[in-house]
Amino acid sequence: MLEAQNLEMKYKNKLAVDNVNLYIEKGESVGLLGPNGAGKSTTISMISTLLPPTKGTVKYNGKDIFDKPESIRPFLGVVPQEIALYDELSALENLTFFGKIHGLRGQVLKDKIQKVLELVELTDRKKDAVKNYSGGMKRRINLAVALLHDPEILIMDEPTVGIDPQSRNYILDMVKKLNKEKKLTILYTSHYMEEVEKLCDRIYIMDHGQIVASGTNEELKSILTNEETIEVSVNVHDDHFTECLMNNQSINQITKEENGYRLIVSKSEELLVKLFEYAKSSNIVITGIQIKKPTLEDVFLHLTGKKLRD
Ligand SMILES: Nc1ncnc2c1ncn2[C@@H]1O[C@H](COP(=O)(O)OP(=O)(O)OP(=O)(O)O)[C@@H](O)[C@H]1O
Repeated sequence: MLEAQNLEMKYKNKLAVDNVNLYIEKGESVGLLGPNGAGKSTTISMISTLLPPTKGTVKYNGKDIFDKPESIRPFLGVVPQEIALYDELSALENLTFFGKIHGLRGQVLKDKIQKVLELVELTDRKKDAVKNYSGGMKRRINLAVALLHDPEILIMDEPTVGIDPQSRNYILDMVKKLNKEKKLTILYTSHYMEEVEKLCDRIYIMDHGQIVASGTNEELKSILTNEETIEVSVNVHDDHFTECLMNNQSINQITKEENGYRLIVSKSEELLVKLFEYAKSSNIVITGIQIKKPTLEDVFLHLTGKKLRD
């Protein structure tokens, strides 16, 4: 349905997007995951026809989207990262305004507005000025605007940034429902691992402008099949203990946590014994050890050497 090939965006000397290849099939829910500055928004802007790439192509159903962008836009529903609403106007007035931009008029426009307001469950607040809405409600209207013209694909740029967990779950559930029940194709951008894990059939992991891995949740985790995560709690952080960890060949990643260390290790029978030996020689006490299955966060750490929220 949508395919980006060798996509590149260069701002002066900064390569914000570097040879990105991705595709989205009809009905799929695809996640684009990466830390701040990874190049997600820039990629989304190119895919949404808003920013011509410095290299590469984006095709929608086989057609280059930059040949006639205006003929592609009706199929795309774009939810920008910044809330794009008129604060002084009501939800109804905002939706009427944006509906007209899409060429909707009269009863058709009224029906569509009613439909999207019901979908985001804000019908009873439709006459209130947007400035009186909570952050979560504004995000829901932002989403309603993108759905007004019945797009084939919904492209969302971090739609849950800055809202409370309850509103966040509400939006996630709504997007999941749109995908599963209404078969709407989704491209969802986030730096929250849990969101893409919950929502997406397939995930692209992006860092420094490049796609560093892609696949289903399970496929990505299988990158770490020979590894496991060990969380070691200690009574106190200690330089000698850290040094011992760093010198152990079976330990591939070390992250200092509040109460200890999170280790990604090659599976090894002897390692646990070693950890207690290191603690003894460092005069510290291991207060807890937990061995965990790898998470998507661990995959990211493994691939990029840093935590997703850094
Ligand atoms: N208009 C611009 N001019 C110059 N550099 C830019 C511009 N827009 C983005 N960048 C840079 O390109 C890189 C990628 O930015 P982008 O906004 O696409 O990342 P992102 O993954 O969406 O991050 P965020 O979640 O913070 O928006 C960053 O280093 C950013 O500073």
